[in-house]
Amino acid sequence: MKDNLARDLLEIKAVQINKDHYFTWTSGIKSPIYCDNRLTMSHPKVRKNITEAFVSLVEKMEEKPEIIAGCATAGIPHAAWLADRLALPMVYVRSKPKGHGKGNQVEGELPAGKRVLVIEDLISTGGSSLQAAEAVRREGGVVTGVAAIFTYGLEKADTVFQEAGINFSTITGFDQLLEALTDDGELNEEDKRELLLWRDQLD
Ligand SMILES: O=P(O)(O)OC[C@H]1O[C@H](OP(=O)(O)OP(=O)(O)O)[C@H](O)[C@@H]1O
Ligand SMILES: O=C(O)c1cc(=O)[nH]c(=O)[nH]1
Repeated sequence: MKDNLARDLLEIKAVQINKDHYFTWTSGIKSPIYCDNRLTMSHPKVRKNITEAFVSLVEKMEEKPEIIAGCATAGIPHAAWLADRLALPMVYVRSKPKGHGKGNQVEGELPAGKRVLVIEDLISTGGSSLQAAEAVRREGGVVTGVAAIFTYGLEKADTVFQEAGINFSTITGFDQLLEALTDDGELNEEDKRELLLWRDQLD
């Protein structure tokens, strides 16, 4: 499943590598790689594979969610498809409280004490999904976990979730992507080693 999804991301050209012009991530990290999971919205078969992979993750979870929460913005559509597939209620979580109207950070109904699974598209440092999980907790929700399509596998992310007492699970990630690219001859062993070293020095 992990390898298949990495291949799906490559097929829809969600992944760009540019060693000459680095991308800036939301955390400020400069990166030679960018994975645009937003493109999955435009590919019904791929987004269905993602929904089914999330369903498999949920099936393995001891604590079953009662509400699915999408992280704004890229997590929202996947949360909606998963909530629909599981016939569960859904909310979404803004990156910060709305500056007008009701001033909500969490939109939708979130009764206190309900078990909530937070859905994110991608985890780099884990900062965005942790913020969303904390907002859910402030509203009285019980966060049963964070699940994402893709992780860069940074130790930093493991640490922040561990410290917050949150389980996180992912469908695919950087290692699977590099394997697929090497198998396809798009990267040679030296490029792969360089990218792994680059990732590892981020921690
Ligand atoms: O683990 P982190 O270091 O927080 O990085 C991952 C976050 O960055 C991206 O969002 P972005 O801020 O680009 O916003 P978007 O979802 O609205 O596109 C991505 O969709 C995650 O939410
Ligand atoms: O960390 C990020 O901001 C980030 C990295 C990435 O590869 N893709 C993305 O959408 N965001």
